Amino acid sequence: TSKGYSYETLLEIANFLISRVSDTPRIGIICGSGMGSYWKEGSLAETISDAVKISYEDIPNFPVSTVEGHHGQLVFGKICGIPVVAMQGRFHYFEGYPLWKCCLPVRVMKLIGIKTLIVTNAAGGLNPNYKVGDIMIVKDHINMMGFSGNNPLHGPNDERFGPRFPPMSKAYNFEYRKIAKEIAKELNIDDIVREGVYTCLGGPNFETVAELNMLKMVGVDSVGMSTVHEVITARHCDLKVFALSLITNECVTSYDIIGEANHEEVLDVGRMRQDVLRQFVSKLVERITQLDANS
Ligand SMILES: Nc1nc2ncn(CCNC(CO)CO)c2c(=O)[nH]1
Repeated sequence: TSKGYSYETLLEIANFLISRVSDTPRIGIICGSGMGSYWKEGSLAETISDAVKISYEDIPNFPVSTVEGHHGQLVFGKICGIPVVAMQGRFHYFEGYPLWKCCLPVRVMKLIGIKTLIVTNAAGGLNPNYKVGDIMIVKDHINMMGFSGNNPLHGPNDERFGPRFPPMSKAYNFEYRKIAKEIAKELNIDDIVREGVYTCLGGPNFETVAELNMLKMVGVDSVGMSTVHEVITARHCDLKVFALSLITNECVTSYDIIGEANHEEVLDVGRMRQDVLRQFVSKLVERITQLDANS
């Protein structure tokens, strides 16, 4: 149903998890490709210290990942001594879950006590200046799926999460994006770090040339199949949000390009960039914690 789970059901899930971990995380991380959603070794989630890992199938009422290789587990632990919870493996609309179910973990992490959500994804680079392997800081999104009314907040609103009509004009926290650019300089990777507009299509097919040319015309810089609905859900319940896209392939915007987008290259680029992503996100966790401690 599009009604989604009740506040009480989500609170039960949160309490189930809180009873199994020691520190309350203040930052939640959704790991996309390259961050451990498709494989474990070397990914960010694997570098979380004092890790307590809870498989999605062991969490009552939690959905389970169906994408091959997606390791569905929550990883509680510390990054630079800061308590975090990472979603290793996310839920996508193309798997057959309604959007509210894809976003259920966001509300559960909110009820666990996070204040900030970091969302990572793999995406196709539509901006012609982007190269495979670039990291795009998400400045804003276009909710293509929402244009048809397909929205995680569809149906009755529960004020305990947030307002009926939440604003979306400041979805991607300005201060966090500023910090991210500073980190890019410190890590000497500012030549591969971009900032742009992301859009989410339902998938599972990749886009046609005509669709990509349309998206390019309306100012889209990267295209994926996630993130937007998770961010809408996060902003609805007043979480501060940072999101980044790992550009895993250049979008095919002309009819005479031979190559086609494929899942294998998405995984390969993820593996290639997992170290720098791990450093980037670890520093981000540290600096966001410092920023929020001083504010
Ligand atoms: N052109 C294009 N390139 C992309 N690279 C990664 N993704 C994100 C989708 N990733 C899927 C399939 O790899 C699995 O989550 C996309 C996409 O949606 N479109």
